[in-house]
Amino acid sequence: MPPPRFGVLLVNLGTPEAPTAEAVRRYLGEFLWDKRVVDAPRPLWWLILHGVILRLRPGRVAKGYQAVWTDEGSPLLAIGRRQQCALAAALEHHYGEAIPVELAMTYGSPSLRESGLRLRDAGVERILVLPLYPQFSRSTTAAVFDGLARALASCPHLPELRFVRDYHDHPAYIGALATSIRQHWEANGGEQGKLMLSYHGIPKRYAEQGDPYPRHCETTSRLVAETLGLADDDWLMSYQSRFGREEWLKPYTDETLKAWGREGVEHVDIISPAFAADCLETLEELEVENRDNFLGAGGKTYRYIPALNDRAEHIDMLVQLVEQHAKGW
Ligand SMILES: C=CC1=C(C)c2cc3[nH]c(cc4nc(cc5[nH]c(cc1n2)c(C)c5CCC(=O)O)C(CCC(=O)O)=C4C)c(C)c3C=C
Ligand SMILES: [Fe+2]
Ligand SMILES: [Fe+2]
Repeated sequence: MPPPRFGVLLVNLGTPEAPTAEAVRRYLGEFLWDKRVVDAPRPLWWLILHGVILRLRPGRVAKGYQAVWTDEGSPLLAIGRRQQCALAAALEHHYGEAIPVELAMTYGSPSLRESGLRLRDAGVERILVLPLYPQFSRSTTAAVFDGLARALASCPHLPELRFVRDYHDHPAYIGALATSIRQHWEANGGEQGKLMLSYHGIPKRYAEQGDPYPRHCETTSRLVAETLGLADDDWLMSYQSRFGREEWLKPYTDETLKAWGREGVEHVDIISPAFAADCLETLEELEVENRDNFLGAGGKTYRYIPALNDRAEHIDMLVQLVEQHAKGW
């Protein structure tokens, strides 16, 4: 058998192994210690992380995970596995030969090292690394790059590597988002009220230091709105999932929804384009918490539009990305 011409490493953030305080503590301990995520001076951050955050947060966050946990485990991992299988099947169809696809998590399991070794064992010598983050951020995409370098640090030889930095304006990504929104409208009684595009936030300081994330989010939003033919007043982009005390990118999703409820906005459809897969931040924070924020402030209907997950248009977009970045292999 000739070796595969290349392999694909899909990467997402990572998730706890169980919806328990102990597993969440292990997960947050690894994730929040990464300098790409929190850049506070190490000795001070160690004291805050271990002295306060990892004592108080895991119990509360574990309850959120319990509410969204599935028979197949954490949604982020379960959906990631479906994306992996669907992409492998679509690539085999596209290339007429098997292209190995592995899924890795920057934090926790399956690790970058473990999944990288699986590709090596399948005979792969060229790897296309595809972080499932449409918009670049140092806190996510660059963290994959660093994690990969660490995972390969002790290898005597390296595979040939290519790295997808972002796909925030890829026509197939924009098209997949627009199709998903249109189908949601068709299935739920049509377009009503406002469309909110809510992105995971980052500290404002990171953007001031050069992180292009907000620019990427703005471009994605504008292209989706143009594709759908929305007027300026029909939609808004905002940022969710704040962590810590410093200022994050604005406008904040929760505050905006409360203000809209008070100001008489009746209907909101909400989508989170930065998440390639539904996870705690969408299924709990958007589906539950922010629904309460809007309806509690006077809003009437609030509809969450799922992430692209393993929708056919999403898998087709990933095939196009792979095809484009693996040219010549
Ligand atoms: C400083 C802290 C954080 C930054 C910066 C950050 C950026 C960021 N995160 C995602 C995607 C995900 N984040 C998820 C959970 C999550 N994020 C943070 C903190 C920061 N994120 C925390 C502490 C948590 C865990 C939950 C909690 O304690 O509140 C997840 C979900 C994981 C899951 O298991 O479901 C994802 C996905 C992006 C895209 C991003 C910047 C662009
Ligand atoms: Fe996050
Ligand atoms: Fe959250």
